Amino acid sequence: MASLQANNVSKIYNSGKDAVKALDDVSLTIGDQEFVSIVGPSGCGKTTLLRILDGLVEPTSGEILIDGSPVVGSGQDRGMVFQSFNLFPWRTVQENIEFGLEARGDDKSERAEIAKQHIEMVGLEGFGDAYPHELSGGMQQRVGLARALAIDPEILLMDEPFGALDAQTREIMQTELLKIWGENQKTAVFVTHDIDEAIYLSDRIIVLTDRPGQINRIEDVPIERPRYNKDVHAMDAFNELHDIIWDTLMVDTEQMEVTV
Ligand SMILES: Nc1ncnc2c1ncn2[C@@H]1O[C@H](COP(=O)(O)OP(=O)(O)OP(=O)(O)O)[C@@H](O)[C@H]1O
Repeated sequence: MASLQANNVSKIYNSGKDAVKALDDVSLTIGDQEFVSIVGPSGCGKTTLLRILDGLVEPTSGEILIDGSPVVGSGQDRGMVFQSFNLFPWRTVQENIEFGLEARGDDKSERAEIAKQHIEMVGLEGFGDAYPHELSGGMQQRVGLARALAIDPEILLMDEPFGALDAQTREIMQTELLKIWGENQKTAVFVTHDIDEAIYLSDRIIVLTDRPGQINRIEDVPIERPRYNKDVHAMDAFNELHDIIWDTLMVDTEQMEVTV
């Protein structure tokens, strides 16, 4: 079980000359095994929200609950993984994947076995001994995904994991993520700028909007059809969803950086 709840979460950054209000009174619930995407214009606070959910950033006010209990300390202790593609350059693919397993105390043979399975899972057989600089960007992203999944997190948090990929690799990775997800079914929160990607991947989309001086508005858009259905018969439903999300964003934002 792993549900995630944010109650009246606000964040003010005081690091620079001026205080920046990044999040204002955001409340949301993500159910156990739900795959939720968060979309919204640049700067509306998506990354801040994700980092607060993970315990990496302290909210100025409000609270985060996992399965109804307040999060104390880092989310990692609570079965959460924040996916990152920043691989250790001096470690091989296998050693990168083993890193989190080592931290949780798995012995050498367990680590090697789990790493091997996950290298295969993301289609990188034969690359276990390669170093990150020997891999393409897309392959490095696969390693990042394998590293996150190897720990078998209850909740996976992803911040634009496919943002830097070319269209073809992106589509391969989206399909791979859904396949892996179908087999493992854990709770996932996925931040993206890409409405289409959000519709393909998630059970529900949270549209986070932002108007200067006003509170964040949250709009829930459930996806009522099988995920990643590019079938032509689903196109009407797809377009309708796209319009709903687009309209929600348009109402609140004059300038957007949302990829469509
Ligand atoms: N460490 C920080 N110190 C000061 N201000 C910050 C910090 N991190 C984020 N901000 C500000 O908080 C606001 C929200 O930023 P955040 O990165 O959460 O938004 P975002 O929706 O993820 O943006 P993007 O889509 O461009 O990644 C922005 O105005 C940003 O400049």
